[in-house]
Amino acid sequence: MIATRLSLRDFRSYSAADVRLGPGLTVVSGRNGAGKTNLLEAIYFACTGRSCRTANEREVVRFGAELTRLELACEDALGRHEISVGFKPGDAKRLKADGAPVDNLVGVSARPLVSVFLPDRLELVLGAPALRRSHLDQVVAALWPARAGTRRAYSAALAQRNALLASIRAGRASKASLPAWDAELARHGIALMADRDATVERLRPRFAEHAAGLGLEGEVELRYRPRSKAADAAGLVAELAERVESDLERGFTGHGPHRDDLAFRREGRELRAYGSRGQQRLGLLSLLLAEREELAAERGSAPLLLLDDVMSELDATRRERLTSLLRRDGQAVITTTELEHVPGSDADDVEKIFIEGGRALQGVEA
Ligand SMILES: Nc1ncnc2c1ncn2[C@@H]1O[C@H](COP(=O)(O)OP(=O)(O)OP(=O)(O)O)[C@@H](O)[C@H]1O
Repeated sequence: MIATRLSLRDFRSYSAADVRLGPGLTVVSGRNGAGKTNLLEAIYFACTGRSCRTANEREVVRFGAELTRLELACEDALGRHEISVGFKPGDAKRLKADGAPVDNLVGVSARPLVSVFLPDRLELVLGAPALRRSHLDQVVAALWPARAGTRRAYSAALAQRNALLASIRAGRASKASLPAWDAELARHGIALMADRDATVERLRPRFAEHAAGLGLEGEVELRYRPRSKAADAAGLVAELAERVESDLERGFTGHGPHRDDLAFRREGRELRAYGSRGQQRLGLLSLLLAEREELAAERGSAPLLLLDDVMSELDATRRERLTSLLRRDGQAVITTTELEHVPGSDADDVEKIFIEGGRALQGVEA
Protein backbone atom coordinates (compact mmCIF):
# COMPACT_ATOMS: atom_id res chain seq x y z
CA MET A 1 0.00 0.00 0.00
CA ILE A 2 1.40 3.41 -0.91
CA ALA A 3 0.14 6.93 -0.30
CA THR A 4 -0.16 8.83 -3.57
CA ARG A 5 -1.62 12.23 -2.72
CA LEU A 6 -2.28 14.41 0.31
CA SER A 7 -4.74 17.29 0.34
CA LEU A 8 -5.28 19.41 3.39
CA ARG A 9 -6.91 22.52 4.74
CA ASP A 10 -5.90 24.65 7.70
CA PHE A 11 -3.25 22.31 9.03
CA ARG A 12 -0.42 24.09 10.95
CA SER A 13 1.14 26.72 8.64
CA TYR A 14 -0.90 25.70 5.56
CA SER A 15 -4.24 27.22 4.61
CA ALA A 16 -4.40 24.64 1.82
CA ALA A 17 -2.05 22.18 0.16
CA ASP A 18 -2.33 19.40 -2.37
CA VAL A 19 0.78 17.33 -3.01
CA ARG A 20 1.70 14.21 -4.91
CA LEU A 21 3.88 11.61 -3.18
CA GLY A 22 6.20 9.39 -5.18
CA PRO A 23 5.98 5.60 -4.96
CA GLY A 24 9.62 5.57 -3.79
CA LEU A 25 11.41 8.55 -2.30
CA THR A 26 9.87 12.02 -1.93
CA VAL A 27 12.08 14.91 -0.81
CA VAL A 28 10.51 17.93 0.89
CA SER A 29 12.85 20.93 0.88
CA GLY A 30 12.63 24.51 2.12
CA ARG A 31 14.31 26.90 4.50
CA ASN A 32 14.14 26.67 8.29
CA GLY A 33 10.61 27.25 9.51
CA ALA A 34 9.12 26.88 6.02
CA GLY A 35 6.72 24.11 7.05
CA LYS A 36 8.53 20.90 6.09
CA THR A 37 7.92 19.10 9.39
CA ASN A 38 4.34 20.36 9.31
CA LEU A 39 3.84 18.51 6.02
CA LEU A 40 5.36 15.32 7.42
CA GLU A 41 3.13 15.62 10.47
CA ALA A 42 0.14 16.10 8.15
CA ILE A 43 0.93 12.83 6.34
CA TYR A 44 1.17 11.05 9.70
CA PHE A 45 -2.06 12.69 10.91
CA ALA A 46 -3.87 11.62 7.74
CA CYS A 47 -2.59 8.03 8.09
CA THR A 48 -3.27 7.55 11.79
CA GLY A 49 -5.67 10.31 12.90
CA ARG A 50 -3.04 11.38 15.46
CA SER A 51 -0.12 13.80 15.68
CA CYS A 52 3.42 12.42 15.84
CA ARG A 53 4.60 15.69 17.40
CA THR A 54 2.29 16.78 20.12
CA ALA A 55 -0.15 15.41 22.65
CA ASN A 56 -2.04 18.71 22.49
CA GLU A 57 -3.60 18.19 19.12
CA ARG A 58 -5.38 21.52 18.94
CA GLU A 59 -1.92 22.86 17.99
CA VAL A 60 -2.26 21.33 14.53
CA VAL A 61 -5.22 23.51 13.56
CA ARG A 62 -4.02 26.58 11.69
CA PHE A 63 -3.98 29.77 13.80
CA GLY A 64 -7.36 31.47 13.41
CA ALA A 65 -9.06 28.43 11.84
CA GLU A 66 -11.77 26.37 13.53
CA LEU A 67 -10.95 22.98 12.14
CA THR A 68 -8.56 21.08 9.93
CA ARG A 69 -9.29 18.50 7.27
CA LEU A 70 -6.98 16.08 5.49
CA GLU A 71 -7.47 13.60 2.69
CA LEU A 72 -4.99 10.93 1.76
CA ALA A 73 -5.27 8.96 -1.47
CA CYS A 74 -3.62 5.53 -1.40
CA GLU A 75 -3.14 2.69 -3.81
CA ASP A 76 -2.51 -1.03 -3.61
CA ALA A 77 -2.67 -3.91 -6.05
CA LEU A 78 -6.45 -4.01 -5.69
CA GLY A 79 -7.07 -0.35 -6.49
CA ARG A 80 -7.46 3.07 -4.94
CA HIS A 81 -8.38 3.98 -1.42
CA GLU A 82 -9.07 7.16 0.47
CA ILE A 83 -8.68 8.12 4.08
CA SER A 84 -10.08 11.37 5.44
CA VAL A 85 -9.61 13.02 8.80
CA GLY A 86 -11.57 16.00 10.06
CA PHE A 87 -10.56 17.52 13.37
CA LYS A 88 -12.21 20.32 15.31
CA PRO A 89 -10.77 20.77 18.80
CA GLY A 90 -13.33 19.81 21.39
CA ASP A 91 -15.27 17.54 19.02
CA ALA A 92 -14.73 13.88 18.18
CA LYS A 93 -12.56 13.39 15.11
CA ARG A 94 -14.34 12.49 11.89
CA LEU A 95 -12.45 9.60 10.38
CA LYS A 96 -13.38 7.85 7.17
CA ALA A 97 -11.85 4.99 5.22
CA ASP A 98 -13.09 4.61 1.65
CA GLY A 99 -16.00 6.88 2.47
CA ALA A 100 -17.24 4.90 5.48
CA PRO A 101 -16.97 6.40 8.99
CA VAL A 102 -14.58 4.53 11.32
CA ASP A 103 -13.82 4.93 15.05
CA ASN A 104 -10.08 4.86 14.55
CA LEU A 105 -7.58 4.21 11.80
CA VAL A 106 -5.44 1.64 13.63
CA GLY A 107 -6.77 -1.50 11.96
CA VAL A 108 -7.79 0.15 8.70
CA SER A 109 -6.31 -1.64 5.70
CA ALA A 110 -6.95 1.22 3.25
CA ARG A 111 -3.88 3.08 4.46
CA PRO A 112 -0.18 2.29 4.77
CA LEU A 113 1.46 1.56 8.10
CA VAL A 114 3.68 4.48 8.98
CA SER A 115 6.98 4.85 10.76
CA VAL A 116 8.34 8.25 11.71
CA PHE A 117 11.72 9.68 12.63
CA LEU A 118 11.62 13.15 14.19
CA PRO A 119 14.75 14.61 15.81
CA ASP A 120 13.23 14.12 19.25
CA ARG A 121 12.85 10.41 18.52
CA LEU A 122 16.51 10.12 19.40
CA GLU A 123 14.98 9.87 22.87
CA LEU A 124 14.33 6.27 21.93
CA VAL A 125 18.08 5.66 22.16
CA LEU A 126 18.84 8.24 24.85
CA GLY A 127 15.78 8.28 27.07
CA ALA A 128 14.22 6.09 29.73
CA PRO A 129 13.64 2.32 29.16
CA ALA A 130 9.86 2.91 29.21
CA LEU A 131 10.12 4.58 25.79
CA ARG A 132 11.96 1.59 24.33
CA ARG A 133 9.52 -0.88 25.89
CA SER A 134 6.57 0.95 24.48
CA HIS A 135 8.20 1.21 21.06
CA LEU A 136 9.00 -2.49 21.09
CA ASP A 137 5.42 -3.30 22.03
CA GLN A 138 4.17 -1.16 19.15
CA VAL A 139 6.37 -3.16 16.77
CA VAL A 140 4.98 -6.40 18.22
CA ALA A 141 1.44 -5.10 17.62
CA ALA A 142 2.29 -3.96 14.08
CA LEU A 143 3.85 -7.34 13.21
CA TRP A 144 1.12 -9.43 14.84
CA PRO A 145 -2.03 -7.32 15.44
CA ALA A 146 -3.67 -10.22 17.30
CA ARG A 147 -1.02 -9.99 20.04
CA ALA A 148 -1.62 -6.28 20.77
CA GLY A 149 -3.82 -7.26 23.71
CA THR A 150 -1.01 -9.00 25.63
CA ARG A 151 0.56 -5.79 26.83
CA ARG A 152 -2.83 -4.37 27.83
CA ALA A 153 -3.65 -7.55 29.73
CA TYR A 154 -0.27 -7.44 31.50
CA SER A 155 -0.70 -3.76 32.42
CA ALA A 156 -4.17 -4.44 33.80
CA ALA A 157 -2.92 -7.37 35.92
CA LEU A 158 0.01 -5.24 37.13
CA ALA A 159 -2.32 -2.42 38.19
CA GLN A 160 -4.49 -4.91 40.07
CA ARG A 161 -1.50 -6.47 41.83
CA ASN A 162 -0.16 -3.04 42.78
CA ALA A 163 -3.55 -2.03 44.17
CA LEU A 164 -3.62 -5.24 46.18
CA LEU A 165 -0.10 -4.61 47.54
CA ALA A 166 -1.24 -1.18 48.71
CA SER A 167 -4.31 -2.69 50.39
CA ILE A 168 -2.22 -5.35 52.18
CA ARG A 169 0.15 -2.64 53.37
CA ALA A 170 -2.75 -0.65 54.71
CA GLY A 171 -4.09 -3.74 56.48
CA ARG A 172 -7.22 -3.82 54.31
CA ALA A 173 -6.44 -7.11 52.52
CA SER A 174 -4.64 -10.33 53.30
CA LYS A 175 -1.52 -11.77 51.66
CA ALA A 176 -3.53 -14.87 50.83
CA SER A 177 -5.09 -13.08 47.85
CA LEU A 178 -1.70 -12.41 46.20
CA PRO A 179 -0.98 -15.79 44.55
CA ALA A 180 -4.02 -15.53 42.28
CA TRP A 181 -2.78 -12.18 40.92
CA ASP A 182 0.80 -13.43 40.68
CA ALA A 183 -0.38 -16.27 38.45
CA GLU A 184 -2.36 -13.87 36.26
CA LEU A 185 0.54 -11.41 36.03
CA ALA A 186 3.01 -14.18 35.23
CA ARG A 187 0.82 -15.69 32.52
CA HIS A 188 0.60 -12.41 30.60
CA GLY A 189 4.17 -11.47 31.50
CA ILE A 190 5.64 -14.60 29.96
CA ALA A 191 3.60 -14.07 26.78
CA LEU A 192 4.76 -10.45 26.60
CA MET A 193 8.41 -11.42 27.07
CA ALA A 194 8.12 -14.11 24.39
CA ASP A 195 6.67 -11.60 21.88
CA ARG A 196 9.36 -9.03 22.65
CA ASP A 197 12.09 -11.62 22.37
CA ALA A 198 10.76 -12.98 19.06
CA THR A 199 10.54 -9.45 17.66
CA VAL A 200 14.08 -8.47 18.67
CA GLU A 201 15.44 -11.77 17.36
CA ARG A 202 13.90 -11.00 13.99
CA LEU A 203 15.16 -7.42 13.97
CA ARG A 204 18.71 -8.20 15.13
CA PRO A 205 20.29 -9.39 11.86
CA ARG A 206 18.60 -6.68 9.80
CA PHE A 207 19.62 -4.05 12.36
CA ALA A 208 23.28 -5.12 12.19
CA GLU A 209 23.12 -5.20 8.40
CA HIS A 210 21.70 -1.68 8.15
CA ALA A 211 24.08 -0.32 10.75
CA ALA A 212 26.99 -1.64 8.68
CA GLY A 213 25.41 -0.41 5.45
CA LEU A 214 24.91 3.09 6.85
CA GLY A 215 28.50 3.21 8.05
CA LEU A 216 28.01 2.71 11.80
CA GLU A 217 31.42 1.20 12.31
CA GLY A 218 32.35 -1.57 14.73
CA GLU A 219 30.30 -4.46 16.03
CA VAL A 220 26.78 -3.21 16.47
CA GLU A 221 24.08 -5.10 18.30
CA LEU A 222 20.44 -4.79 19.26
CA ARG A 223 19.62 -6.77 22.36
CA TYR A 224 16.47 -7.48 24.34
CA ARG A 225 17.16 -7.21 28.07
CA PRO A 226 14.37 -8.82 30.06
CA ARG A 227 14.40 -8.18 33.77
CA SER A 228 13.20 -11.71 34.53
CA LYS A 229 15.19 -14.88 33.90
CA ALA A 230 12.08 -17.06 34.06
CA ALA A 231 11.45 -19.50 31.22
CA ASP A 232 7.79 -20.04 32.02
CA ALA A 233 4.90 -18.68 34.09
CA ALA A 234 5.77 -20.88 37.09
CA GLY A 235 9.30 -19.45 37.05
CA LEU A 236 7.99 -15.89 37.02
CA VAL A 237 5.55 -16.69 39.85
CA ALA A 238 8.53 -17.98 41.87
CA GLU A 239 10.55 -14.82 41.16
CA LEU A 240 7.59 -12.66 42.27
CA ALA A 241 7.21 -14.72 45.45
CA GLU A 242 10.90 -14.23 46.29
CA ARG A 243 10.46 -10.46 46.13
CA VAL A 244 7.12 -10.13 47.82
CA GLU A 245 8.47 -8.56 51.03
CA SER A 246 10.26 -5.75 49.19
CA ASP A 247 7.19 -5.26 46.97
CA LEU A 248 5.07 -4.89 50.11
CA GLU A 249 7.54 -2.44 51.55
CA ARG A 250 7.52 -0.27 48.43
CA GLY A 251 3.85 -0.78 47.67
CA PHE A 252 4.39 -1.77 44.04
CA THR A 253 5.73 -4.61 41.91
CA GLY A 254 9.44 -4.12 41.32
CA HIS A 255 10.07 -7.10 39.08
CA GLY A 256 8.75 -8.25 35.72
CA PRO A 257 8.60 -7.25 32.07
CA HIS A 258 7.50 -3.71 32.98
CA ARG A 259 11.20 -3.24 33.86
CA ASP A 260 12.62 -4.66 30.59
CA ASP A 261 14.88 -2.73 28.27
CA LEU A 262 16.16 -2.80 24.73
CA ALA A 263 19.86 -2.10 24.32
CA PHE A 264 21.63 -0.52 21.37
CA ARG A 265 25.27 -1.53 21.64
CA ARG A 266 28.40 -0.78 19.70
CA GLU A 267 31.65 -2.58 20.49
CA GLY A 268 29.99 -3.98 23.61
CA ARG A 269 29.05 -0.56 24.99
CA GLU A 270 25.74 1.25 25.15
CA LEU A 271 25.23 3.73 22.30
CA ARG A 272 23.13 5.76 24.74
CA ALA A 273 26.11 6.47 27.00
CA TYR A 274 29.10 6.23 24.67
CA GLY A 275 27.86 6.87 21.13
CA SER A 276 28.29 10.18 19.30
CA ARG A 277 25.13 11.99 18.23
CA GLY A 278 25.69 10.85 14.63
CA GLN A 279 26.18 7.23 15.75
CA GLN A 280 23.02 7.34 17.87
CA ARG A 281 21.12 8.70 14.90
CA LEU A 282 22.45 5.91 12.68
CA GLY A 283 21.47 3.36 15.35
CA LEU A 284 17.91 4.64 15.40
CA LEU A 285 17.71 4.76 11.60
CA SER A 286 19.01 1.18 11.43
CA LEU A 287 16.24 0.12 13.81
CA LEU A 288 13.52 1.86 11.79
CA LEU A 289 14.84 0.37 8.54
CA ALA A 290 15.03 -3.10 10.11
CA GLU A 291 11.44 -2.75 11.34
CA ARG A 292 10.32 -1.61 7.93
CA GLU A 293 11.78 -4.70 6.27
CA GLU A 294 10.40 -7.05 8.90
CA LEU A 295 6.93 -5.52 8.56
CA ALA A 296 7.15 -5.84 4.79
CA ALA A 297 8.09 -9.52 5.17
CA GLU A 298 5.36 -10.28 7.74
CA ARG A 299 2.51 -8.10 6.51
CA GLY A 300 3.34 -7.97 2.81
CA SER A 301 3.61 -4.19 2.72
CA ALA A 302 6.37 -1.88 3.93
CA PRO A 303 5.40 1.05 6.13
CA LEU A 304 5.67 4.56 4.80
CA LEU A 305 8.82 6.00 6.35
CA LEU A 306 8.73 9.69 7.34
CA LEU A 307 12.19 11.09 8.08
CA ASP A 308 12.54 14.63 9.38
CA ASP A 309 15.89 16.34 9.07
CA VAL A 310 18.01 13.19 9.29
CA MET A 311 20.67 14.38 6.87
CA SER A 312 21.97 17.42 8.73
CA GLU A 313 24.17 15.45 11.14
CA LEU A 314 25.42 12.86 8.66
CA ASP A 315 28.58 13.19 6.59
CA ALA A 316 28.57 12.94 2.79
CA THR A 317 29.26 9.19 2.64
CA ARG A 318 26.48 8.33 5.05
CA ARG A 319 24.02 10.64 3.29
CA GLU A 320 24.84 8.83 0.09
CA ARG A 321 24.28 5.41 1.67
CA LEU A 322 21.01 6.39 3.31
CA THR A 323 19.62 7.93 0.14
CA SER A 324 20.48 4.93 -2.01
CA LEU A 325 18.87 2.66 0.58
CA LEU A 326 15.71 4.77 0.62
CA ARG A 327 15.56 4.79 -3.18
CA ARG A 328 16.02 1.04 -3.34
CA ASP A 329 12.73 -0.09 -1.82
CA GLY A 330 9.61 1.04 0.01
CA GLN A 331 8.08 4.48 0.23
CA ALA A 332 9.76 7.29 2.15
CA VAL A 333 9.36 11.04 2.61
CA ILE A 334 12.38 12.96 3.81
CA THR A 335 12.75 16.65 4.70
CA THR A 336 15.87 18.74 4.20
CA THR A 337 16.90 22.37 4.15
CA GLU A 338 19.40 21.68 1.35
CA LEU A 339 18.51 19.49 -1.62
CA GLU A 340 22.21 18.70 -2.06
CA HIS A 341 22.07 16.89 1.29
CA VAL A 342 20.03 14.20 -0.46
CA PRO A 343 22.42 12.89 -3.12
CA GLY A 344 20.62 11.78 -6.26
CA SER A 345 17.52 13.83 -5.45
CA ASP A 346 17.65 15.26 -8.99
CA ALA A 347 16.88 11.81 -10.44
CA ASP A 348 13.52 11.26 -12.11
CA ASP A 349 12.45 8.53 -9.69
CA VAL A 350 12.61 11.01 -6.79
CA GLU A 351 9.52 13.17 -6.24
CA LYS A 352 10.26 16.69 -5.05
CA ILE A 353 8.16 19.13 -3.06
CA PHE A 354 9.38 22.64 -2.37
CA ILE A 355 7.94 24.67 0.49
CA GLU A 356 7.88 28.44 0.23
CA GLY A 357 5.70 31.25 1.52
CA GLY A 358 3.37 28.82 3.30
CA ARG A 359 2.75 26.87 0.11
CA ALA A 360 3.79 23.38 -0.91
CA LEU A 361 4.88 23.35 -4.54
CA GLN A 362 5.43 20.24 -6.59
CA GLY A 363 8.90 20.15 -8.16
CA VAL A 364 11.97 22.13 -7.17
CA GLU A 365 12.63 25.79 -6.61
CA ALA A 366 12.62 27.66 -9.93
N1 LIG B 1 -1.18 25.90 14.23
C1 LIG B 1 -0.34 26.62 13.49
N2 LIG B 1 -0.85 27.62 12.67
C2 LIG B 1 -0.04 28.36 11.90
N3 LIG B 1 1.30 28.22 11.85
C3 LIG B 1 1.86 27.29 12.63
C4 LIG B 1 1.06 26.44 13.49
N4 LIG B 1 1.89 25.59 14.13
C5 LIG B 1 3.16 25.90 13.73
N5 LIG B 1 3.12 26.90 12.81
C6 LIG B 1 4.27 27.52 12.13
O1 LIG B 1 4.98 26.54 11.39
C7 LIG B 1 6.32 26.96 11.28
C8 LIG B 1 7.27 25.80 11.56
O2 LIG B 1 7.06 24.83 10.60
P1 LIG B 1 7.95 23.50 10.59
O3 LIG B 1 8.21 23.04 11.95
O4 LIG B 1 7.27 22.59 9.63
O5 LIG B 1 9.31 24.07 9.96
P2 LIG B 1 10.46 23.29 9.20
O6 LIG B 1 10.37 23.66 7.75
O7 LIG B 1 10.42 21.87 9.53
O8 LIG B 1 11.73 24.02 9.83
P3 LIG B 1 13.17 23.49 10.29
O9 LIG B 1 13.95 23.31 9.03
O10 LIG B 1 13.66 24.66 11.09
O11 LIG B 1 12.97 22.25 11.09
C9 LIG B 1 6.57 28.06 12.30
O12 LIG B 1 6.71 29.28 11.59
C10 LIG B 1 5.29 28.07 13.12
O13 LIG B 1 4.92 29.34 13.54
